[in-house]
Amino acid sequence: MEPAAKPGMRQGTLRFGAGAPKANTAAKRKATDDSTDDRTKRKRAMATKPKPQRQPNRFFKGDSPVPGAFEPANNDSNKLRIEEEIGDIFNAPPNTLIIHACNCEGSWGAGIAKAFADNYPAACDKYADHCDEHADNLFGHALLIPPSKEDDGAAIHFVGCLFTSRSKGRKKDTPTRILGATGPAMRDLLEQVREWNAKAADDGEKVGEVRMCQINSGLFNVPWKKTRTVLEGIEVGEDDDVKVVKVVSRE
Ligand SMILES: Nc1ncnc2c1ncn2[C@@H]1O[C@H](COP(=O)(O)OP(=O)(O)OC[C@H]2O[C@H](OP(=O)(O)O)[C@H](O)[C@@H]2O)[C@@H](O)[C@H]1O
Repeated sequence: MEPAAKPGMRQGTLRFGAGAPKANTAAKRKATDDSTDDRTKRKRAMATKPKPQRQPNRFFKGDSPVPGAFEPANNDSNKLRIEEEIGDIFNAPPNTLIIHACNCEGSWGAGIAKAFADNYPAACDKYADHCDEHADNLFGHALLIPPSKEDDGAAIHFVGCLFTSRSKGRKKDTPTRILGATGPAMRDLLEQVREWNAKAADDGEKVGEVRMCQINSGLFNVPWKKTRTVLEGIEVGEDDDVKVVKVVSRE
């Protein structure tokens, strides 16, 4: 008599392994077998086909993944392009615009903001004064701070402040609100760059290269990928001087 089926096993299910009947493979093999001639022809064709070139791995630098390398490049020419690289964001040519995310309270007290305060003390004062004056109207806006003679000891750099959160620390805005403010703030900064460059007496006074850290991704606690997606959605037109932003991260 057939043993009772185990729970979960359907009646009549064939079990493979010990005791299971063997499939008639000889018949199958005969049906699918190629002639020796066909196999030889195929082998010859494969041997003459050029092998694809091995591409260098753009996802890793040494043992570390390159930030953002897994995301597809933004090839839409009407949108802002983000290029990621590793290095020292402050070691930049004269007239580089260096952008970071700020609170609206006038404090550059921690994270990369602290490094901005150390490198560009005059810019830090301008940012704090601007916050004092316009505190309630900064969220989702930006401030372009031109190079200052007092900061020239460091380098002739513009500083771009994106007001992506009203407050900081535990009172910082939610990631959704921060992301919501990031697009308009960046758009506002691009506008300010355009106006500045239009008024500049000569090319030596214009904004040159544009750099940014992985804004919002540290103390503001927003995953970089989400901010990058917002930035890559920003439309840029003929009038815009800035079409590419280099995002520079530390090793
Ligand atoms: N020295 C350095 N060199 C290069 N890259 C550095 C660096 N230090 C950190 N980074 C990276 O720079 C990215 C942004 O990370 P952050 O935490 O700085 O900024 P966030 O945009 O999330 O938040 C803004 C609020 O943080 C501040 O501090 P306070 O609120 O003022 O106290 C502000 O004022 C705002 O309020 C992350 O990829 C960090 O790895």
